Amino acid sequence: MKLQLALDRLTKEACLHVISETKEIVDIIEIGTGVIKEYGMAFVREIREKYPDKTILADMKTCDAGKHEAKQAFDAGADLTTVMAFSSDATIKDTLDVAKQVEKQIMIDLLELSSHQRMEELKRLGVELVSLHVGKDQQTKGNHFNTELFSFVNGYGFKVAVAGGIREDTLPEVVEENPDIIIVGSAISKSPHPQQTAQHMKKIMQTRG
Ligand SMILES: O=C([C@H](O)CO)[C@H](O)[C@H](O)COP(=O)(O)O
Repeated sequence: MKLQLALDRLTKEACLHVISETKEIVDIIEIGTGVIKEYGMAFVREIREKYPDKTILADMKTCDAGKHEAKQAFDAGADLTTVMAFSSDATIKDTLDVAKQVEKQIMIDLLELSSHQRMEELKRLGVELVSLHVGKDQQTKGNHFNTELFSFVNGYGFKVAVAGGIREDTLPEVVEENPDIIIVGSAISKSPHPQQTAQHMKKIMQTRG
């Protein structure tokens, strides 16, 4: 089980600070969508240069022009990039093809998806990794990631990442379900002590192995 640190709605300086505090603890550094929109692919390149050995995810949230955007992310040094599940089959397929060529990975973001038919299509298209994700705007309505959501992905054989306002107090029940990746943003990046928070969360995750 891996811990992915999501860097969202932060300045470049704040991102660099949180990374320097948590780099030994987190398994994957996610450059968030808003951060990429603010600073561009140059920032993904900068993080790759500063941390050559870390796994980096560019949260591109691609929904069209898949080939181009996947290349952009991988050329900048990302190991993984995200693509929205509702995108056309052509977009999903193109991004999977690009990833295969360069031996990198696509994470399909299931944000707002409720169709099992689409899940079956994603499987047929060759998707391997999905993220069960409750978005920021849903979170403001009181909806956070909860373990009932796992039933949506059960039975397809996908690797599963989970995201959406996961905190230290809600982490233990998420860990019980043994997802492949737990994505944590604000709970670490907005913590007064990001290192201690990340350390505590990692320790909870290690109870499951
Ligand atoms: O992907 C995310 C969101 O859509 C904003 O771009 C976040 O990275 C993800 O939700 C994790 O962050 P938290 O919800 O703050 O834990």
